[in-house]
Amino acid sequence: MSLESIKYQRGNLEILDQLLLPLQTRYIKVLGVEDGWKVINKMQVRGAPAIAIVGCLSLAVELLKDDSSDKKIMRQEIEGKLNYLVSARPTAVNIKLAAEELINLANTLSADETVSADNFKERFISFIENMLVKDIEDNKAIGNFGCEAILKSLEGDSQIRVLTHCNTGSLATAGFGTALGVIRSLNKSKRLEHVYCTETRPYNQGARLTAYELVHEKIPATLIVDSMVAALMHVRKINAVIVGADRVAANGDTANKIGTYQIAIVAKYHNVPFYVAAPLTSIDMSLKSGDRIKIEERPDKEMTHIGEFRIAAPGINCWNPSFDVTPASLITGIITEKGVFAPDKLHEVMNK
Ligand SMILES: CSC[C@H]1O[C@H](OP(=O)(O)O)[C@H](O)[C@@H]1O
Repeated sequence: MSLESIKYQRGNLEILDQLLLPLQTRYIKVLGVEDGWKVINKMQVRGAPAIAIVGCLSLAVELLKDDSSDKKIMRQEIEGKLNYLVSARPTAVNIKLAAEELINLANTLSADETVSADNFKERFISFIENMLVKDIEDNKAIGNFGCEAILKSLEGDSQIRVLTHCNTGSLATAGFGTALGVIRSLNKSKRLEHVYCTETRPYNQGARLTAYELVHEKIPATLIVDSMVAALMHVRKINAVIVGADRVAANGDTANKIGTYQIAIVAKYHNVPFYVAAPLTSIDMSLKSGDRIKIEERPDKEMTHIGEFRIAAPGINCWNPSFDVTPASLITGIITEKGVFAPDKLHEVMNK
């Protein structure tokens, strides 16, 4: 069982093919940005932070092989390749923000006459490599802040039960995870009684990936079908819902895996606190609210088939949005690496 979604040494990038999990563990070589675009678009690697990291590392691998000595040409090519990578999946903002940062860096290095072409490549590639390290550090901080906030909101030292949706763990990031990172931290605090994870139709990230991570780490967990959330909250005391995010708008509205919105509505009805766990790289302050977030629609086959096995009647129409938007009014707190914030206080964390 491998939980390492990304294997990288300078010049060599491999990703764990998550479409084959949990039954097969197979790594795929990524030789450049075309491979990077394909593995992201096919969801062989997925998860907002992992998409950004793999996309940028695929550029780093390609740039290392580029023996161009003209910085201006390198800068131009970098901008085109980053815009191409951003087009692989439109909803998660992390890769868009990373691309903007890298294009600014390329502009600065290109304009600085004291920087040679080799130095340009070295500094650019090192900047991308640091994304791997920083993502894991951020996730551990998210885990600690989230664990602290959830335990503080409970009386006494009772054990707690949480629910999560989709996959937000080591398989969606460079490691440790966001919402699943909070769950890992709660487990380490010895206060976690049980995790309920939804299967997360249509691509079953919960049943295939989150269940895989929880079983691997012997965290007590139960898999439920997406349509069981209301019934579960009716018969079991759930102390908190913790989900990830693909794009958080400036007002705290959050785009996340399809099904998140209805879980938030059910949680509100049952007075269950609803937390979004996300690094600052998932927050898009350029969007005033969630209704401006572009929602990716994916192929019908992801709904009509499981693998190659057809489960839906031939000829039926399908609607397959990969995400939905949960309004800030349904969100108790947004857990970031800088602390936990009410949705309407995000401007405070972005200026921290
Ligand atoms: C840690 S972000 C994970 C985020 O990404 C997932 O979407 P997908 O599997 O389509 O990449 C889902 O929305 C998760 O919350």
